[in-house]
Parts: sequence; C-alpha cells; structure tokens
Amino acid sequence: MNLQEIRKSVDDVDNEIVRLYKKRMSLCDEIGEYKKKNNMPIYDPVREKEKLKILCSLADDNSDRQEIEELFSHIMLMSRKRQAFIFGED
Ligand SMILES: O=C(O)C(=O)C[C@]1(C(=O)O)C=C[C@@H](O)C=C1
Repeated sequence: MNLQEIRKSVDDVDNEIVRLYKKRMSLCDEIGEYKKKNNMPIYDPVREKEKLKILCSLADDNSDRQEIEELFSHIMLMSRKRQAFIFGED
C-alpha cells in the first residue's frame, strides 16, 4: 500500500473507534443513571481491575499490554467524569 492508501485505512479505523467510543460512553451514561438512582458509587475499582486484566490478556506483547492498559484506564476515567456530570458533581 502507498502512504495515501494506508492513511485511508487509518481514517476508516479511526472512524470506527469514534463510533464505538460514543456507543461505550452512552452505555456508561446509562450505568451512571442507574448508580445515581440506586445510590451506588461511581468508582468501582474491582470492576476496573478485572476489565484491565481481561483486556491486557488480549495483547500480543508487553508493549501492547502497557498501551492497552493506558488507553483503557483513560477511557474509564472519561466515563467516570461523565458519570460525575450525571451525578451533578462536575
Ligand atoms: O461498570 C461500571 O460500573 C461502570 O461505571 C463503567 C466503568 C467503565 O468505564 O468501564 C466506569 C467506572 C467504574 O469505575 C467501572 C467501570
């Protein structure tokens, strides 16, 4: 593939990532509403640790594992921020 073709493929992947990010955040907003209604805390460290363990196990090597951990730690931070907004804590 030439540079233009590779970039087109990167663009397609990025569009898909944004679509899935929006879907994930919308589901986490729903969880936020549920937690608010049921007086549950936003932060669930056990769930987050379990998620990171499963996702990191999908990595091919150590550097992938670190990047996946960094990426998903940040994504979960984002969803906690949105849930805090739903709770009126922002
Ligand atoms: O599963 C939950 O309870 C969520 O609120 C979702 C989520 C996530 O982004 O995956 C976010 C915050 C919690 O600390 C744990 C996980």
